[in-house]
Amino acid sequence: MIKVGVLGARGRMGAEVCRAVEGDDGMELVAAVDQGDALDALTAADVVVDFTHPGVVMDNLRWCVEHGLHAVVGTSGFDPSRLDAVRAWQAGTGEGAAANVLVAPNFGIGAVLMMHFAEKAAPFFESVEVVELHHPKKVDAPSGTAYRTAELIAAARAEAGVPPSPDATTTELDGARGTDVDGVRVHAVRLSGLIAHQEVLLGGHGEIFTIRHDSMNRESFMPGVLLAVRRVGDLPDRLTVGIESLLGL
Ligand SMILES: NC(=O)C1=CN([C@@H]2O[C@H](COP(=O)(O)OP(=O)(O)OC[C@H]3O[C@@H](n4cnc5c(N)ncnc54)[C@H](OP(=O)(O)O)[C@@H]3O)[C@@H](O)[C@H]2O)C=CC1
Ligand SMILES: O=C(O)C1=N[C@H](C(=O)O)C[C@H](O)C1
Repeated sequence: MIKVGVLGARGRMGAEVCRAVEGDDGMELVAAVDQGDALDALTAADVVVDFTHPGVVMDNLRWCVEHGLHAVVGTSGFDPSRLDAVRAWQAGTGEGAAANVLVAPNFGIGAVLMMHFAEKAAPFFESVEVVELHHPKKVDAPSGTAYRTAELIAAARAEAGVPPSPDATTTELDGARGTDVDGVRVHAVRLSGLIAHQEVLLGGHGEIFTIRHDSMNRESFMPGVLLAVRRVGDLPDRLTVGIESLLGL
């Protein structure tokens, strides 16, 4: 039985994770912690799941690593410097309190495949841009998924020696061309009625290839979250980004 603690337990994702853990025969929910609660209750857990806020997740994660608790993190906001900070904390704890950390920008199986296919397709097209669309209560932009997708696309194009996407814009209103992540344009839409959606647009000569993923509800993230909870303690690396390797990708 894996003992699970949830951080952000009263939030949209955290509440869904609590339900999913309680419904899993191999897991027990031992702590449900939210804003203002003491973290101490989490010491009863084998694995802590964090769906909180980009502004607080680093403090939470550091606490988990220092207490030797494996962590599965869905909260967005992880750039390379944050990942380096996590590695440094892990190195500092030695082997005595070896906590593994899995940070995933997206636990949706289809979203992971969307990122994977975008990475594979990116070197074959002259132009590529990412459009993410989310519910208006989302606090960060662009989404962690879009940021990660752009990183993967940029790395694949650099590796293949593909030049930047052509763009003759010399005059623009601020933000009209979105933001730039490693040379890839990323656009963010916030609209009532949406949950989480993304399109990767790839343009070549006389053809457009569009990869689109839609999360229709938050239950859709749960198979990926539960898989990560089951596997995080046995992963070969102390820090893993994404659930791709758990899916054999
Ligand atoms: N990786 C993935 O597959 C997915 C990732 N996400 C990401 O997960 C994060 C949470 O999203 P969502 O559930 O929609 O957000 P919510 O705002 O609904 O939930 C966040 C919860 O965390 C609480 N919280 C804030 N600070 C702390 C703290 N220091 N300790 C404990 N709890 C705290 C909030 O409390 P309060 O409201 O009082 O501030 C709130 O209850 C976001 O970064 C989002 O991008 C979302 C969906 C899927
Ligand atoms: O805030 C959300 O809702 C989501 N956040 C994650 C992100 O920033 O990529 C994952 C998914 O897009 C839903």
